[in-house]
Amino acid sequence: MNSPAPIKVGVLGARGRMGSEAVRAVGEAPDTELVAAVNREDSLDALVSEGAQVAVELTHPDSVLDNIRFCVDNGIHVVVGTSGLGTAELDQVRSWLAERPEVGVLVAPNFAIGAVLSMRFAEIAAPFFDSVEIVELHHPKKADAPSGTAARTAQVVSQARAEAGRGPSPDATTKELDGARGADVDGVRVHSVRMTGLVAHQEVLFGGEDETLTVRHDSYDRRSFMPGVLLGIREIGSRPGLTVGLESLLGL
Ligand SMILES: NC(=O)C1=CN([C@@H]2O[C@H](COP(=O)(O)OP(=O)(O)OC[C@H]3O[C@@H](n4cnc5c(N)ncnc54)[C@H](OP(=O)(O)O)[C@@H]3O)[C@@H](O)[C@H]2O)C=CC1
Ligand SMILES: O=C(O)C1=N[C@H](C(=O)O)C[C@H](O)C1
Repeated sequence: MNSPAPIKVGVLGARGRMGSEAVRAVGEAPDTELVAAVNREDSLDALVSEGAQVAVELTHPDSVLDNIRFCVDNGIHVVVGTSGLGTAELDQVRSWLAERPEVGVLVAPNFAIGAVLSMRFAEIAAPFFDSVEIVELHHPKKADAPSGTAARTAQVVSQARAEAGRGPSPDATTKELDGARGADVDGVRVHSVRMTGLVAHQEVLFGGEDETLTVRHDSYDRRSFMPGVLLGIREIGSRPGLTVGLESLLGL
């Protein structure tokens, strides 16, 4: 029996840290074929002319929305890794998809399987502890802070606490230097570290009476994101509309 034709994939941000890794992974997988490697100076039209079925978006928070729109308008499914999409931007993507209901867009704050699991573990733990704070640690070339992963983690933790009837984490601070207590994301304090030698790391710290729990994830190399990128490419064609996070693709 013949195996199905490989999925034709275009990578946006192809020479970037993530993009170059995605180009390699797509080229090596037996069921995907790289048909377009798009850089900043290239036209997105290459995606159309080369017949890309799925685009992988790994550029910059400033360009990601325009690129998604181009793909949706041209009937190309999109796997988005670029961070910086908040509620308003996701609503915008939904409105474009309403015009093209056959197209799928996956926005994955983090492609690493361990990171996705760590977010779920944090969500499970959230109702049981008085205090929660997040520390995310990344390489110093990262453009955005806090990370998309930390923002998403804060969101799910905050929602789980609210559903359990938990109020804010206790905090008596009345005098502080700007930034000393981190950013407030949905009521959760998020601290961003940028440091040479790091790739992508996160700790979610929970505190209860006489105990703490730390949920930590480390990506030591961008190869760690590739199984999630390939899973997204394989699945998005059969998931029209907007999907946020890899959780549902992993059966979580
Ligand atoms: N979801 C996940 O698991 C992960 C997400 N990310 C996210 O992916 C994004 C990219 O990260 P990273 O690879 O480290 O960043 P890089 O800066 O290394 O790569 C981004 C690339 O995109 C290019 N670029 C910028 N604007 C455009 C555009 N309009 N069209 C096409 N290409 C463009 C840049 O070009 P030039 O070289 O000319 O500047 C660069 O090559 C970030 O938002 C990051 O947070 C990163 C890791 C994992
Ligand atoms: O820029 C990065 O490197 C990463 N970005 C994503 C984020 O903002 O969460 C995912 C991962 O943390 C690596």
